[in-house]
Amino acid sequence: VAELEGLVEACAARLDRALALEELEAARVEFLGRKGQLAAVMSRLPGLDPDARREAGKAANAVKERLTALYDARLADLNRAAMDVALAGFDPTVPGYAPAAGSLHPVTLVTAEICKALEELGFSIVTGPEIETDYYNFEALNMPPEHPARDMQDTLYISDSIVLRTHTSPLQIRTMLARKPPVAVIAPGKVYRRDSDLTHTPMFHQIEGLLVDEGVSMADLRGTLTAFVRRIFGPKTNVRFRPSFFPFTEPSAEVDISCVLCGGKGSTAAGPCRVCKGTGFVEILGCGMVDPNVFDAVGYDTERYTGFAFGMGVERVTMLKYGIGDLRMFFENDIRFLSQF
Ligand SMILES: CNC(=O)COc1cccc(Nc2cc(Cl)ccn2)c1
Repeated sequence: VAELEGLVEACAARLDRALALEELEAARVEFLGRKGQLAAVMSRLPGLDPDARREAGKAANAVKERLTALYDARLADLNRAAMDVALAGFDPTVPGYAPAAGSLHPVTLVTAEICKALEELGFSIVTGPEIETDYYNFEALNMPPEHPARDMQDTLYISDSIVLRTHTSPLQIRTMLARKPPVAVIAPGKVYRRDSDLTHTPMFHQIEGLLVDEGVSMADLRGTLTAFVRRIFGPKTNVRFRPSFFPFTEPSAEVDISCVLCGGKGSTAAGPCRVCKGTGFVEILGCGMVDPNVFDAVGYDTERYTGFAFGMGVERVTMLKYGIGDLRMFFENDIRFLSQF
């Protein structure tokens, strides 16, 4: 029993000298390990007479608890000391690092903004295939087989009768074939042209709108598009309708808005406005009253229903809205460009 008490003294002294976790672990093994000093004393118990063995056993267990308690306390001290060192330079009031947030592509943002504005005007979104038959892409849109708009210079043909859609109008045809009037839909999506230069890319985005009902007039077209353009470019935007032509609408018009850069003056301090080339207006979309031939193609009664339709290029609207000078920036994935939106 005296030997056991001596262990407690020796172990306590050894633990106090242990300044690092490794030293502490060595002390634990030395005293409490399987081959440690306490185990050595306990291994001599069987050689004692029963009374002595019982007393020594009780003392040994008490010493084991004592040594373990001393070890646990020392371990807690060393861990706390380590934590104090770690926290010494830590200031919890310093603001954390904001995780790098991504950003949506400007074309995605403007598509969503245009769709939201038109949904608020009563239109709903339709989607469909990007690879189309020439029937849906041309014929049903009043462009019969020999029509110049079909030729190879502008269209990417997959086969004689399969094309990459050159606009999203085919979606409007498909919708009219699937629904009875009234129809009020918008068709956003990628379109493809066999064209590639500084101001044209083979793939770009368009959004088209279509309204078909009884008694739809050109006044409805003007009112709807004026309201739409002012939601995108601001309430003070001047809107101008100019006569134009599309095979699928009659009459047709193009809509100009007062120039986003010079506000319509046509010039800036630096001279003639480079955006509107001094005209004070920029073209934003094309539109018109749906040609009856198109309604014939989808089986709508042209005596009962009239409608208007419109279409715009999303990259063009985006470049005007954000003052982007080069179409190619949309496709270069330069993070310095993209992270501004
Ligand atoms: C970029 N797009 C433009 O400059 C002009 O787009 C336009 C103009 C006028 C009409 C349409 N779409 C259309 C669709 C059907 Cl189903 C019937 C008649 N028209 C698209």
